Amino acid sequence: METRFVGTAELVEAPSVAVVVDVMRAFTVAAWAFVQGAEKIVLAESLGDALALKARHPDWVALKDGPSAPGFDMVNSPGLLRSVALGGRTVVQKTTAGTVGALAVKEASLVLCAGFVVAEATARLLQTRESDSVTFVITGEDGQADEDLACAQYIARRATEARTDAARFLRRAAESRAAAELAEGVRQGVHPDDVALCLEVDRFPFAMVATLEGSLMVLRPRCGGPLGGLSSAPGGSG
Ligand SMILES: O=C(O)[C@H](CS(=O)(=O)O)OP(=O)(O)O
Ligand SMILES: [Mg+2]
Repeated sequence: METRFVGTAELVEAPSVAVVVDVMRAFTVAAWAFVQGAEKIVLAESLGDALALKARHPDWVALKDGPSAPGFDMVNSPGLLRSVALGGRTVVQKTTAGTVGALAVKEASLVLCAGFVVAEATARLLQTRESDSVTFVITGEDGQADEDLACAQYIARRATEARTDAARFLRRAAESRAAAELAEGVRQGVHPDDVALCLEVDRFPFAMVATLEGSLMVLRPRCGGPLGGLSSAPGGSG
């Protein structure tokens, strides 16, 4: 499997298979939203689009990164989200890095969104797919975010080698600028447990697949098995 690691801005054409990585915090949050019962996550192009979708669907849950803002129901924090019941709800998510990276590859034939919490399931799905080439989109810090790069490298390694020790990849993520900024209160909309929750490797048994549904890019969980026979909806909590 040939792998390349690129920042969102470096994408020139849609790759065939893309793994979009945002450890802190968009796709850790997305995974927790599914565990809390969300049916799907719509990735919004802009804050305005997120609010317009919420206006058309008042039962949807609008989520943004940074501080909370009028019209939004939640912020991009796994620590805050893990106590919110989302049974059957649709979440609309707009963040600075993660959702932008996923939307940048919406024409790819397979788009997986990932963080450490779904690393193993993501690697397994890549193995099942037997892709010749996989593009990892490093969403943070113009493609330089070490927590995202470490996670992407771990998933790539895990997809080709059965035994891969996550420890050194997790250490890099723990020492990243994002982790420091979350811990030091530089970033807003933060719970004290956020960094630890973002570093829980393989916490959840599902991968997350984004597909175009009409004009919307929609993220859904996918559990185990060969690609053709994957089931969705992890269900349950925590
Ligand atoms: O919520 C986050 O951690 C970041 C935004 S910021 O860097 O805190 O402003 O968004 P994400 O897209 O999840 O990296
Ligand atoms: Mg990030």
